[in-house]
Parts: sequence; C-alpha cells; structure tokens
Amino acid sequence: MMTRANIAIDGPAGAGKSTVAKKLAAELGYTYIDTGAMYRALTWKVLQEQADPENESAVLHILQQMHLELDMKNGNVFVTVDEKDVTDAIRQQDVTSLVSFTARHARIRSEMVEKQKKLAEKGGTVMDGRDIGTAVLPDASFKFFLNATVEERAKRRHAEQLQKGMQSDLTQLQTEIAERDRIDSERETAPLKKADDALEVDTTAMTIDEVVSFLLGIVREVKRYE
Ligand SMILES: Nc1ncnc2c1ncn2[C@@H]1O[C@H](COP(=O)(O)OP(=O)(O)OP(=O)(O)O)[C@@H](O)[C@H]1O
Ligand SMILES: Nc1ccn([C@@H]2O[C@H](COP(=O)(O)O)[C@@H](O)[C@H]2O)c(=O)n1
Repeated sequence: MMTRANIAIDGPAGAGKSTVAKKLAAELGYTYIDTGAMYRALTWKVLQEQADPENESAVLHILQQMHLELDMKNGNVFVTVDEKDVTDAIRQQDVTSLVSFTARHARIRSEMVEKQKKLAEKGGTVMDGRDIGTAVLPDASFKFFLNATVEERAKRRHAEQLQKGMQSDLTQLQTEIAERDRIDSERETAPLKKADDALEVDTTAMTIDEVVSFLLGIVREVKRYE
C-alpha cells in the first residue's frame, strides 16, 4: 500500500508550482498546501492595517493576532483572514508587489515555517513555495524545483490575466516577475533556492499535463519499490 509522503515543490514566480501541485495532490488523494497564499494573506492584512511591511515587529504582531485559514473547495484554494474571504484580494497587484517584503523577515518566516510544518505533520501533502525543500520539509520524500525561462513565465501569466478579462502588459509582467525573484533569492533567511537533493524540472517547453505526468511517474515508481 502507498504510504502518505510529503512532496515539496519550489521554484520561481509563475513556474507552474501551484497548478502542478494541485493536480498532483488530486491524483494522489493528498492535501495541497499553498504557502504563497499564507504570505499573501499576511501582506493583505498588513495593507489593511496600514502597517509598514519593512517593520518586522509590526508585521509579526499582525501575524500573531490574525486568524488565517486555507480550504480546498472544488479544486480551488479559498483563503480567509479573520473570517473574511480574501481569496481574490490576495492575488491583486497591491499584495503581489509587497509580498516579498513582508516575507523577507526572519521572525515572520520562523512563525510561518512552524505553521507549515504542522500542516504537513501527518504526511499526505503536496506543499508549494520557495523554501519547502530547504526549510519547511527538509525530509520530504520528494522534492521538485520547477523552473522555466522568465520570458515563458511572463507569457503564461499574461495569457492567464487576459483570459480572466484583466488588463495585462507583458513587458511589465516580466519585469515584476524578475524583480520578485531577485528579492526572494537575495533575502538572508531561507532564500528561493533549489534544495541540493531536489530534482529541477525545466518546464519551458512542457505542457501542464506533461509536467504532472512526469512528477507523478517519479512518485509512483519510487513508491512501488518501497
Ligand atoms: N507547463 C505549463 N505550460 C503552460 N502554462 C503553464 C504551465 N504551467 C503553468 N502554466 C500556467 O502558468 C500560470 C502560472 O502558473 P502558476 O500560478 O501555477 O505558477 P506558480 O509557480 O504557482 O506562480 P506563483 O509563484 O507566482 O504563485 C498559470 O496560468 C498556469 O495555468
Ligand atoms: N514558501 C514561500 C512561499 C511564498 N513566499 C513569498 O510569497 C510570495 C508570493 O508567493 P506566490 O507563490 O503566491 O507567488 C513569493 O514571491 C515570496 O516572496 C515565500 O517567501 N516563501
């Protein structure tokens, strides 16, 4: 019988982590945990409180006071903060452009990592983010680092926004994505980085289904021999 592993998926912005993690979790009957949504929800609350994202103590106080919940319904992640549905609000531009600043602080990351470890303690999770393989689940049974060129990642996000009827500027998106990756990679605590024992998958020329089948193949093959 398949034991319930934890699967870590990391990578830069727009590499397809959440899309692939969600599908992989559905195939395996595992729980999908979107850690980016947790940092986004905190950033939303920081904006609501008109606090300074650079002020670590102020941000920490907000994190310790707020009640954050992630739920999966019909294959989608729903996020509530203090019982308010912020699922759409946390994807807006104001949150996206500030999230890497709130996520930079060591004490914020330490609290978040504790929460994320707890969510995965029973196994059977697919968790995506930037530090899952390196800091949150260093003992995960499977670690994948999804990547794609910044041009391709911007193109994918551009297509998604147009499809949702949103305004989108491809050049601006590419600049924003590259800048977010830079801040995430240069922070001192648990920067965006491939874990030494993670498998890097360049998805630039792969479809979503090809990526999912590739990862699923590895998980099923390894589990067959356990
Ligand atoms: N292999 C792929 N081929 C084409 N489009 C893809 C592929 N993977 C993901 N996408 C699309 O790219 C967009 C970004 O994917 P997704 O939101 O999963 O990325 P992410 O890594 O979770 O991003 P972020 O870290 O910014 O939240 C989505 O519109 C998704 O449908
Ligand atoms: N494990 C993580 C996950 C996310 N972050 C920060 O949150 C930002 C938003 O993440 P998305 O996946 O929703 O785009 C991301 O740019 C990081 O700043 C993180 O630090 N660690």
